[in-house]
Amino acid sequence: MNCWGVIPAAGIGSRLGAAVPKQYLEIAGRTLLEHSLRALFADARVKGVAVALRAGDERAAALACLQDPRVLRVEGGAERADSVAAGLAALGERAAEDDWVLVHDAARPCLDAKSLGALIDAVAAGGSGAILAQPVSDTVKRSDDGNTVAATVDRRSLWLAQTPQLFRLGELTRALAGAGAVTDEASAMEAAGHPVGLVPGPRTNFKVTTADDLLLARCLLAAGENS
Ligand SMILES: Nc1ccn([C@@H]2O[C@H](COP(=O)(O)OP(=O)(O)OP(=O)(O)O)[C@@H](O)[C@H]2O)c(=O)n1
Ligand SMILES: C[C@](O)(CO)[C@H](O)COP(=O)(O)O
Repeated sequence: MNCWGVIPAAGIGSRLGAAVPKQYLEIAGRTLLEHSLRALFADARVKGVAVALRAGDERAAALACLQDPRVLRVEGGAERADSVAAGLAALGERAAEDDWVLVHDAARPCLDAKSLGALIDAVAAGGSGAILAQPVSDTVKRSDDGNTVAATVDRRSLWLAQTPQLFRLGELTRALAGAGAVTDEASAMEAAGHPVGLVPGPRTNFKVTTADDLLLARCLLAAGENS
């Protein structure tokens, strides 16, 4: 099963607050963006990746990894979903409507080949789209005021969505077009009535959102633990 990829990399990393957008922060000699791109290409079934970048982003021009002929650079949008939609549109020039597309955050640099392979294998076997997700293992509390516990939530049915999220190009394009504001591709596919499979992803496939996450990513990537 051949796959394509879309990497939304047009954010500004405001919650991390670094001097540059977080996808350009370097760990072990590579940017987070390059780590995420290499993670997708680690599976030979990934034939090409569209990377959505901020308009006028001059940092990207300096990245050798984006010169790879398998990489398409496209202008991202105001929201993550807009950037994903732009990446899907760019892939339309190379990919067929029924081809499979992995959408993977540039901010998830620790994706390991085993987890990516498990996701692709599961979709190849099952025929419907799926996402990597982490089953919740901590006790979950709900708070209505941000200071006190309002309730304890039954965690047995809760999963933390990760990326990659793997869906057919045409179906995902149409689902996103009709979805409004969504924070992940699966939400759009669910709203469009498509089944979304869950493939367990490791805690190490976390998103680098805050400074704490960056510290953890440095520990993992510097130690070469994400292969
Ligand atoms: N308009 C946007 C916003 C986000 N992203 C990308 O979507 C991924 C996940 O989003 P997030 O972690 O929220 O990144 P930022 O939006 O950069 O972070 P923040 O919300 O803290 O500003 C990141 O790789 C980010 O670059 C994007 O391509 N286009
Ligand atoms: C797509 C995602 O990484 C799945 O958990 C998450 O929804 C991205 O959220 P963000 O606020 O755009 O980082």
